[in-house]
Amino acid sequence: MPNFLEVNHLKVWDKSSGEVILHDSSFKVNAESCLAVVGESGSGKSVTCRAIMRLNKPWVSQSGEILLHGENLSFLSDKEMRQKRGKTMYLIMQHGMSAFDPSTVVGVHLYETLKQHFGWNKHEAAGHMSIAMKSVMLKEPMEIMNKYPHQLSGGMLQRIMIALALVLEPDLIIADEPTTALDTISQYEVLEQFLQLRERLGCSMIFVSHDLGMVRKLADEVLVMKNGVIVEQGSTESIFTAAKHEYTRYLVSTKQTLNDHFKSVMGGQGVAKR
Ligand SMILES: Nc1ncnc2c1ncn2[C@@H]1O[C@H](COP(=O)(O)OP(=O)(O)OP(=O)(O)O)[C@@H](O)[C@H]1O
Repeated sequence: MPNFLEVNHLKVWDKSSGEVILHDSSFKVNAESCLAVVGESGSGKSVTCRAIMRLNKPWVSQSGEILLHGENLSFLSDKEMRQKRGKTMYLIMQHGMSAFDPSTVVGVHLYETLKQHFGWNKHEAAGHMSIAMKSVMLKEPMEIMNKYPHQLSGGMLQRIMIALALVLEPDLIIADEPTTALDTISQYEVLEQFLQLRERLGCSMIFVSHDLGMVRKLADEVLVMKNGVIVEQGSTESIFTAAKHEYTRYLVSTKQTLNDHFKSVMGGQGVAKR
């Protein structure tokens, strides 16, 4: 399958302190495939996601090539990048709350986004959103769209983001720990929605997660990061069964130990594997 996204020699640094955050990252995401990014806190997973979207803070600089469908995003103006975000590249963050303006009801954000990308009026946007929201098990969509973000749970906000993705049909979805802030039941439900999202849109995906059980279920390939450096990339199967790097083996064995412990506590019921 052709490469859909190609990142070459991505370097990211803090201009004010001179600290290098990502040293020299190169990786690829195939068309219609999901790349999971794993690694300990502070290893640079979020900065990588934001660099692709060009959403890092103004004092953070980046160099290198980011090719999407062969188009080098580094050459695009800020205005052109804004047009790419949402419809072509779609970011789902850890806290659903951060995607929405706290001072308006969530419908306003949804209508504005859909107006920007499709030119739809409020009525058209509400119609499309209602169908998508029902499909991700959000009942009473019109009622939900009239609520402020703080009146909705984290799981509901993430599902609204997934529903919006279903309407926008982006080519690339970047999900940065989309389930970390949720309780266990909601994590499972949102993961199910991600699986369906992939199936329905056939899009490419970058999925950042601490949860290796989820990664194993969702991803085709896994990229392992440590201290701003990619230490290993391979198929999900090879990472879990035949990791080359010591750090990857450490991550996988820690997960196995936790799973075994969980199994004993739950009386034999471990975390489901693919
Ligand atoms: N806006 C910023 N300005 C300067 N440095 C930053 C900025 N954002 C992140 N960093 C630094 O970059 C490094 C990587 O951070 P990043 O948030 O990408 O890690 P992460 O792997 O996503 O961690 P976590 O799993 O905890 O979210 C950290 O040392 C962090 O302090």
